[in-house]
Amino acid sequence: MDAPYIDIEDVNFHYEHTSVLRDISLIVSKGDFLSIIGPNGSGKSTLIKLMLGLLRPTSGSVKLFGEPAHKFSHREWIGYVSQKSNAFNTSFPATVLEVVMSGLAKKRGLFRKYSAEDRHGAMEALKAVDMDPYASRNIGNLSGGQQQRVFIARALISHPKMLILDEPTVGIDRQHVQSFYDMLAQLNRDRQITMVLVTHDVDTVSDRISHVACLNQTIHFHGVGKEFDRISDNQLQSWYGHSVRKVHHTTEDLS
Ligand SMILES: Nc1ncnc2c1ncn2[C@@H]1O[C@H](COP(=O)(O)OP(=O)(O)OP(=O)(O)O)[C@@H](O)[C@H]1O
Repeated sequence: MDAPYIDIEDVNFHYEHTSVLRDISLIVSKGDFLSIIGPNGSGKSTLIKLMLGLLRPTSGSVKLFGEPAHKFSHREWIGYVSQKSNAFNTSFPATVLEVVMSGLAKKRGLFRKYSAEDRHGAMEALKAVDMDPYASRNIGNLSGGQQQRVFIARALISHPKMLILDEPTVGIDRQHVQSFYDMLAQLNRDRQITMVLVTHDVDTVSDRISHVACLNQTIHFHGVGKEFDRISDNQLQSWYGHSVRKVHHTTEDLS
């Protein structure tokens, strides 16, 4: 049997003397589509850094595909799309296709010329996120949501097994959030890409995800989407310390 893609066991994490995460245990298995939701300052970015092996836990263990995360040797298996990816202004001098091909730089070196095969791979990745008609456009002229799709294509070009997305719906209009989730669900289903996304916005949780984890220093809830639906707004409020209201985005929203 495959090792879990992410296996976090009894993790505690402190910055200096400040405890940020406590008693975290979380498993992400092949094929999951997990959304980790938590308010600002709840430890989401810290948890992502632990998952990527960029930070080491104060206690407990973090494994990626069965290997200790900080020693993990198959970086290309994981595509990471950071929160600040979609922040290009209109004067940034790169086309969408160039941005996607830059995802190969890690593997091939920054100054190598791109081949016809690289261009083909980039077009395929753009097709997967429905952005191929924009290939020759300047990245800075796209909307936040379109830029976010391009950055997902940039991660897809190296054929990852798992995508980790930090606040992917920031900068996307509310009415486009569901089609964005549909696109992620399609990658999850058709390309078998395991998805982990982190968001502060309970409103953007979609019926497309398979699992939800509620984080605020510790994990208050981890379960399948249907169980999350049954959690009351009052319960969420007690975990997050402020008013929370779940708004569900379903495919019916589009009709
Ligand atoms: N390098 C650091 N040194 C000390 N404290 C830090 C450091 N990075 C983050 N923190 C603190 O750790 C806590 C969790 O921060 P983190 O960035 O992980 O939360 P977050 O949920 O991602 O927040 P946001 O949604 O605002 O980005 C915060 O109180 C933050 O101030």
